[in-house]
Amino acid sequence: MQQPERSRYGVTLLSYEAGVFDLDGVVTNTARGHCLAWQRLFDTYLSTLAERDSALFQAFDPDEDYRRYLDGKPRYEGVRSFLESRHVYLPFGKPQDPPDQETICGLGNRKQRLFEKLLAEQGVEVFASSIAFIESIRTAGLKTALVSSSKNARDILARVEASHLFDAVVDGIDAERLGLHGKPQPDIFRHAASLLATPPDQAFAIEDALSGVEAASRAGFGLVIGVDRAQQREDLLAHGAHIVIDDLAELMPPGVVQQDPLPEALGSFDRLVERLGRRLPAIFLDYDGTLTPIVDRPELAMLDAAMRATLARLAQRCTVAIVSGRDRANVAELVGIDNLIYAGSHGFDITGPDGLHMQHECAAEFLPTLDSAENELRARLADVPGVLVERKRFAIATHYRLVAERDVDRVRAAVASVVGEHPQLRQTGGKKVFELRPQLSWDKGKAVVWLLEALDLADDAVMPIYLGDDETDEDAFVALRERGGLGVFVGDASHATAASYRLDNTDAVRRFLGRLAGRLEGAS
Ligand SMILES: O=P(O)(O)OC[C@H]1O[C@H](O[C@H]2O[C@H](CO)[C@@H](O)[C@H](O)[C@H]2O)[C@H](O)[C@@H](O)[C@@H]1O
Repeated sequence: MQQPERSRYGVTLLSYEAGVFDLDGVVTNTARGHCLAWQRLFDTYLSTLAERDSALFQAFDPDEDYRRYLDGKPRYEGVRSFLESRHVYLPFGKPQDPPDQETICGLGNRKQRLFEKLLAEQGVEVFASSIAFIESIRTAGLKTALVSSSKNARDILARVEASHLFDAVVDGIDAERLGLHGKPQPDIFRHAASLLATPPDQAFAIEDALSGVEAASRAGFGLVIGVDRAQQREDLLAHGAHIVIDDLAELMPPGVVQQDPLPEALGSFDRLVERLGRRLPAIFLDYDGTLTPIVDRPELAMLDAAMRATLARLAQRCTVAIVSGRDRANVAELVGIDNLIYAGSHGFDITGPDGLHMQHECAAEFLPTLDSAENELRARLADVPGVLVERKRFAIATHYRLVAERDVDRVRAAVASVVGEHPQLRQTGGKKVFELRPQLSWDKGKAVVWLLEALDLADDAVMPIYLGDDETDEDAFVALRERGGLGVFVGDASHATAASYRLDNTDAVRRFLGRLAGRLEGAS
């Protein structure tokens, strides 16, 4: 299968197999009508409530309230999430509830009436640039699907005579029938990809809603393009968009598009906290390059006192785990805080408070192979000045940071030859390092997911956040993205990454963790 070509800064659209499009706000300008209908509904309802309870009336905000609580979400879910933001809790009721019933469904049905009235009065406007773009990628041979939380989607497509532009449609009616969760859950995007017989990572998605880019990102789409119709560029990026455009005309003719820089996590701290909401964070931290600057030799990477104090402070309020490529005992000693979780050898070896202990069930079988590979490497590299062979329990790092440029190929060749002779091992990369690890489907991402489940943190009350700087941390970013967690890349993120935010360096990491600790202290 052809892999979408991702150059360092650009992505070639036509190398994807398919494009999946949201309707309201992407293909048609109906988001405005939805917003107006919600505004009419809630202003009337909230003023009735204010009168009834002799409370202050606070009008519906068509910008903030719409984009945060309603845009892209299924009808009843939107009612629930907006009312909850105003501390109004209504019974769900039944979808058949009449529009004057004071239930979630009743209010949702009232909004539908208002929306239909607006459609009848104002008609539906299409974005001509979107239609032109969809036509052009279909001509180029890509498959297309439409996804929408709206139960009006098929009707609207028919009204604007655009049904023929899509090989598949998944709308709010399908979602209800098939029991698919609404955005920001990934279900309807995954279903659309399966109807197109295309793996999500071979497709791009185009969405204008925060819940929508998050859903596409969690579904694992190869490229998520946010359309900024509401001045929310940073928010779209933070919710999982790789690229943000103002209009699909910018994609014409379909070719290479530039990736946006990730939002900086300290600068976007308030937004990030808003996304956290009432959830408790669970913090996962890589060591080298994240908690300590990269230095010439592994043994010189010492944690400074300020970072140690920040970690200890944070660990008083939430789960903190160090997930490192280093040997577990070594990284635990370097960090030196008792009540943390330590995952070493890229997650093969884990310990933590209250007797938490896990060694990958098959890892021990690889010890003789690792011993033999280590001996081989040491023998072959004995005469290469500057090379360092670092043995961890379940991995071997061959460092070439101090090796002269002219000798690096010798190191590369020696590692390649040793891994060739030990097919039970696989080679991974990193910062000036070649690593050999057991040939098992296990990595930092799987270790983090294992930890979330083992610690009973795999639920909606917890938001996992992973900070890392290197190739092996991408596995964790991907795993968390699929679970609605957050990845924060440390360093210069000018390459494709599954993280949603970035921090410049370890100093910024310390300040970020400190602010998080401060917020949790304030919340208690
Ligand atoms: O997952 P991590 O905690 O980031 O560990 C990844 C590797 O980090 C170490 O090597 C890196 O940091 C060294 C010290 O700054 C640097 O000299 C080296 O070039 C980097 O690759 C560690 O020594 C390895 O075992 C880890 O796998």
